[in-house]
Amino acid sequence: MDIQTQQLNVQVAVRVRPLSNKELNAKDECCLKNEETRIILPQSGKIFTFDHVFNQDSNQEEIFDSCVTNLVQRCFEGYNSTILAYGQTGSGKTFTMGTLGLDQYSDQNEWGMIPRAVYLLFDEVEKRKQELDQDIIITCSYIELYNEQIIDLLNESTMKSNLQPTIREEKDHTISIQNLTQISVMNPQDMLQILNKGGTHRTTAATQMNLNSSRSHAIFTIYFKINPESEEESLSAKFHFVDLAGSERLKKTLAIGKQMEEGININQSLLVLGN
Ligand SMILES: Nc1ncnc2c1ncn2[C@@H]1O[C@H](COP(=O)(O)OP(=O)(O)OP(=O)(O)O)[C@@H](O)[C@H]1O
Repeated sequence: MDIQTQQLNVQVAVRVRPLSNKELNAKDECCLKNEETRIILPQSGKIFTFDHVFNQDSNQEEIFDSCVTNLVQRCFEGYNSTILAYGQTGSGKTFTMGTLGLDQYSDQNEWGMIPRAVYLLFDEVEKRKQELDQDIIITCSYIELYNEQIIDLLNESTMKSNLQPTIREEKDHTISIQNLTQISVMNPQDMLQILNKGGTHRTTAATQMNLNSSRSHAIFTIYFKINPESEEESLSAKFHFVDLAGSERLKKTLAIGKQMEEGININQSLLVLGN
């Protein structure tokens, strides 16, 4: 069943990535089986059920079609959406989300959820402009949360200073980020260039578990404003794509010094999110 038909607020999809070359060379084997929406751990006999389970052979398009397409459509109806990629370091969160943009991938089949969502949403914008004469404004922002600090990945002048955006709770209890760069975008190519550029500023490092490990949580947000000038027909929505840093066992990543401090902050913030 897909997300729209179930109408549930939270859906959980699990993706099992293929074994890496390092794992294949070490003769590692996949330690779980999957059947439709269930993950089975043969050694312990434990079974877990999710809304979607994608095995090693799944591709980006399949995941996008099952989990993201409907959410993009719903933003045009004024619903906010968030996709969180959560998992152990090296499990494929950044790959699945496409947070690094397109520069990393020559093969279009490897495009992650963000580039696919961006193309779909601009197709819909064009359709609505022509067929419904709607006035639609699309903007985006890109931040990372690194060692408990927000860094605006779209503002090079503040990136290395202490003038970073701050989180504020408003009187109506909504949360806002002050001094955040929000760029107005007219087409998918420009938005993906912004994603590429922001992705290059993201903090990454090589660890024993992942040669290009994200050391921060990254949030790419697309803001929709439909007919902003109209009192009756105006709608707004946000789509957050959150690529969380991977949970890590310091014993396995062999992190020391700065990387150990990052690992502790990553694990602590994931624990708070889980709670
Ligand atoms: N489904 C997949 N198919 C092919 N390669 C994949 C897949 N998932 C991940 N990879 C590859 O595995 C490696 C690790 O993936 P990725 O960097 O996305 O992990 P991560 O979960 O974001 O890790 P971290 O939390 O350390 O940042 C990358 O080289 C990526 O290209």
